[in-house]
Amino acid sequence: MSVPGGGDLAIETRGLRKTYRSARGRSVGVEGLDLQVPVGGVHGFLGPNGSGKTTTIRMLLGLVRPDRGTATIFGHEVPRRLPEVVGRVGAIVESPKFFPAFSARRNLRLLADAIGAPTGRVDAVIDEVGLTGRSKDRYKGYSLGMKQRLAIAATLLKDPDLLIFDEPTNGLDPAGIREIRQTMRGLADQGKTVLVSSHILAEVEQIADTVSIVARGRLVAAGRVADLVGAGSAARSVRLRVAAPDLTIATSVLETGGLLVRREHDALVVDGAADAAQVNRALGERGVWVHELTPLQADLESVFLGLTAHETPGGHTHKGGRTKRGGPPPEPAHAAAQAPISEGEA
Ligand SMILES: Nc1ncnc2c1ncn2[C@@H]1O[C@H](COP(=O)(O)OP(=O)(O)OP(=O)(O)O)[C@@H](O)[C@H]1O
Repeated sequence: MSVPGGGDLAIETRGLRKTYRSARGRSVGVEGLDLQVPVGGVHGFLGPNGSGKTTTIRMLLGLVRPDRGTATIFGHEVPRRLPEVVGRVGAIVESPKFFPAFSARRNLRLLADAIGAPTGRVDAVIDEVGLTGRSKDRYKGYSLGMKQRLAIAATLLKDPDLLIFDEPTNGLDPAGIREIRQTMRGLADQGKTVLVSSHILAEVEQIADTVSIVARGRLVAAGRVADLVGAGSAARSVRLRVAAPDLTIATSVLETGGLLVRREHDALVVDGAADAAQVNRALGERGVWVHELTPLQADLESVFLGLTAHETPGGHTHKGGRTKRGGPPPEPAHAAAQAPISEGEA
C-alpha cells in the first residue's frame, strides 16, 4: 500500500538522538536510532525498560526535540511539518484525562467537540473498542482495561491512519491485555498502521506483523516477526528422549559429534543441531533408540532476550539458553536485523 508523498513508510527516523541533562552529566535517551515502520499492520516497538521507546515516540509527536537526526511521518518531516500530518495520527503516550462522573459517550462527545471531530463518530469508535454495552456508565466505574479501551476510542475520533500506543497494556490483567490486543489487531486489519511499544514480547508477538527491537537507544533488530523468529531458529535445538540408561551414552555420542547437550528433566536438549535426522542417525548408529525428537522453535522472546540480555538485571536468562550473547552489542547483530522491513527500502 502506498501513501501519497510518503512511500511505503508510515514512520522513518534516521540517526535520531536525544540526550537528557542529569546530575551525572548527560544521559542518552536515544542514540542514532534508525526506525522504519511500514504502512499498514501492527509494528511492535520493543525494548527493555529505559531503552528509549517513549523518548522516540515523544520526538515523533513533537513533545520532545531531538538533538540530532530526522524523523518523518507519512513522508512529512517532524516536528517541522507535524501540523500537516497530525490529523492522521492518534496517540496514547500518557493516560488521557476523562471526567470520572461522565459516561464514555459523554466524555467522547465533549472531546470530539473540543478537537473538531464529528460527534457522529462517537458511537462508531465506542463500538470499535467494544464498549457499546457500557457506554452510558460512568467512567469512574470502569475497569482499567475499559479505561484503556476508551483512551483508544478517543484516538480514533478523527479516524487517523496511524496509531501510536506507548505500552498500552501496562497494568492490565490478562483479559484486559487480550482485549487491547484484539482492538489493535482489528485496527490494523482495517488498513491502519499501529505502532505499539512494549517491553513484554509475548504481548506483541501474537499480533505484530513487524517489529523493531531497541536497546540503549539503538536499533538492534528489525523485520517481520516470522523472519526474526526464523533466523533465531537457525542454530536450531532439538529435544529428545531416550531410555534412562542410555542418557549418558547419548550425551557422549552427541558431544563427541561437536554438539552442545544439556539435561532438561528426563530429556536431552541438543543445541546447534542443524538437522534433527542427523541427531537421530548418530544415536541409532550407536544403538541408542530415540523415543521422541522435537525440533525447538525459537520465539520472539528468545530472540529479544538474546539481543538485549546485557540490558536485563541478572544477565542472560532466557528460554532454552539458546541465543546467549555477551559483550557490547548495540550494532544490529542479528541476521534478520539487516533485512529491510519494506521492499525496496534501504
Ligand atoms: N525527562 C527525562 N529526563 C531525564 N532522563 C530521561 C527523561 N526521559 C527519559 N530519560 C532517560 O532516557 C532513557 C530512555 O528512557 P525512555 O523512557 O525513553 O525509555 P523506554 O524504553 O520508554 O522505557 P520504559 O519502558 O521504562 O518506559 C532512560 O535512561 C531514561 O532514564
